[in-house]
This record gives sequence, structure tokens and C-alpha cells, in this order.
Amino acid sequence: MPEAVPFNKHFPVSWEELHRNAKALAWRLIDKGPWKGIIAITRGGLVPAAIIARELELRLIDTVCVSSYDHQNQREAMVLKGVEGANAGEGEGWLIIDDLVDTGKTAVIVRRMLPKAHFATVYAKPAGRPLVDTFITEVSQDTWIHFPWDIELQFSQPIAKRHRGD
Ligand SMILES: O=P(O)(O)OC[C@H]1O[C@H](OP(=O)(O)OP(=O)(O)O)[C@H](O)[C@@H]1O
Ligand SMILES: O=c1[nH]c(=O)c2nc[nH]c2[nH]1
Ligand SMILES: [Mg+2]
Repeated sequence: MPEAVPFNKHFPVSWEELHRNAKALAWRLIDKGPWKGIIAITRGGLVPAAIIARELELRLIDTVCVSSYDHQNQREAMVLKGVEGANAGEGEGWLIIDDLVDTGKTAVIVRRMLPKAHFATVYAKPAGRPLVDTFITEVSQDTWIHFPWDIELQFSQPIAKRHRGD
């Protein structure tokens, strides 16, 4: 297994940016349909999936529940729930939505379940990029993306102080 890359950079995302980028993803996906429905990868895929479902007027939504990080520490991926019944078959005509692809481990697991589905994320890092069919924004592998549901407004040190290492 490749060495874990330390997260040296931080990329905070606001609700507005997330909304705008999820809508941009919907624009990219509209011509690639028609779509039978969405399979959201919980939990990170839930918010983008809701925005995309609204824009593409999709009302059939299922989840695949996967968990593989304790904050920034990656561990063995756990599949807590697969696709309900045989609803999506091999996934043809279905959209899989997640917030991001990082190492690609989660994407490999879900792609194995639904090999014919279209995998779309809002953000992608280079290691996971080959596993995604459509995405909006790429960030470097050593960047941690901070989603709006994980952060809160608080005091931030002036850049000069941070630069000096105070
Ligand atoms: O490409 P990978 O290295 O597999 O990482 C990407 C996955 O990691 C995060 O989920 P996480 O397992 O942290 O669960 P969460 O969505 O419930 O926060 C993120 O939402 C993706 O699903
Ligand atoms: O909030 C998150 N930001 C990330 O950059 C990331 N990579 C894997 N899982 C992640 N979760
Ligand atoms: Mg996730």
C-alpha cells in the first residue's frame, strides 16, 4: 500500500461554494443522462446528492454507507449498507454521488458493487481521479478539504504571524 501523504495544505469550503460547485456538477451531468436515480455515498455524498437531485429533478435516491476515516486518519473501509435490494442492478443509468475522491479506496468498493454506474464527485485528488467519471475541482494530494458541515467560524491568526511561526 502507498505511504499515506501528510495533509500540509487546507482548503476550506463554504456552503455557498459547495452549492455552486454541486450545481456545476449537475450542469455537467445533465447531458450525460437520462438518470434513473442517485446513489449517495454517506455521509459526505448526502449534501451534494440532495443538490444534484433537486437540479436534475430526480426523486429516486438510495445510499451506500461507507466509512473509512476517523477525521484525517484512514483506516480499513467499512461498508455499513449496500444498495437496497436489486434496485440498481449493476448500476446502469444510475448516478453515484460523493463529496470527494481522495485515495480512491471508497470509489473502488462502490464501483465493484455498481460497475455500470456513473461515479461523480465535487472534488478529486490525483490518486482517486482515475476512478471518477465526472468531477468539478481538483486539489493536490496533500490538501485536506474542510467541508462546511465539519467547520465553524472562529478567530484566525494573521498570515504574518503564521508565516513567522508564532
Ligand atoms: O478516496 P478515499 O480515500 O476513500 O476517501 C474519500 C472518502 O472519504 C470520506 O468519507 P469518510 O469515510 O470519511 O466518511 P464520511 O463521508 O461519513 O465522512 C469522503 O466523504 C469520501 O467518501
Ligand atoms: O472532509 C474530508 N476532507 C478530505 O480531504 C478527505 N479525504 C478523505 N476524506 C476526507 N474528508
Ligand atoms: Mg464519505
